[in-house]
Amino acid sequence: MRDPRAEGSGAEPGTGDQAESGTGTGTEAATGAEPGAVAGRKPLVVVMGVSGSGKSTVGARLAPRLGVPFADADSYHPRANIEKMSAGIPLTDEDRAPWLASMADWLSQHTGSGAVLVCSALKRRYRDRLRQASSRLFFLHLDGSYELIAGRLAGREGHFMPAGLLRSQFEALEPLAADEPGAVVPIDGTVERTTARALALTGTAPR
Ligand SMILES: Nc1ncnc2c1ncn2[C@@H]1O[C@H](COP(=O)(O)OP(=O)(O)OP(=O)(O)O)[C@@H](O)[C@H]1O
Ligand SMILES: O=C(O)[C@H](O)[C@@H](O)[C@H](O)[C@H](O)CO
Repeated sequence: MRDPRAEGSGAEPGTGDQAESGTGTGTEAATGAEPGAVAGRKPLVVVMGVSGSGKSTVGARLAPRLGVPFADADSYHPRANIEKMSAGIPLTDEDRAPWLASMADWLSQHTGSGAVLVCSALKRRYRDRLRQASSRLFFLHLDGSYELIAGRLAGREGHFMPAGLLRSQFEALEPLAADEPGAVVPIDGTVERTTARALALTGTAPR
């Protein structure tokens, strides 16, 4: 997990996002020129999914390839949230609300530069909250089976999130709906394969 506060973007808050309109591309759908698109602008991406789906691993590789700032929402959780998860207790909507507000703030400060944010964003209403920062937000859902991810978590060390919370993560997960701009990225391959898939799908993101 990297420190998002060290990513060093010089982007100004809220730059150039007011003229944008919704895109509604749906998963796996390619977008052409969007209304309000700005030539040469970089994508504003949220890498979402359950714990252990590879968000931090893939997001940290995707951001430099896109040439945009990177943040990991894990680093923004209030201490109480970290303590709760560490104790094996799933977060509630109330626990996540201030954290999502912080992440929406971070996104709104990076609408000009584009960015990659790693954030579980498990429920539709959480993504709606993040979309308040920018209508051009594009979600990449790292998608894999419970068995695959549980196996990877069993091999992960030094992380506060207990593997025992994985079931609750899947229970909370609401996949992208057809009207949510984004794409589903299968995670059954290597890290490099997943990153390449994510990069290719980002090519369909609104600008
Ligand atoms: N495509 C992949 N192939 C093989 N292993 C992977 C892949 N992606 C991630 N991993 C491994 O799976 C584990 C979980 O990945 P990672 O920590 O990036 O997930 P995460 O979604 O950020 O989890 P959390 O939300 O709990 O922080 C790590 O040990 C990572 O090295
Ligand atoms: O919404 C949530 O329940 C949390 O964001 C979790 O997903 C964790 O932060 C993350 O997965 C831990 O590693």
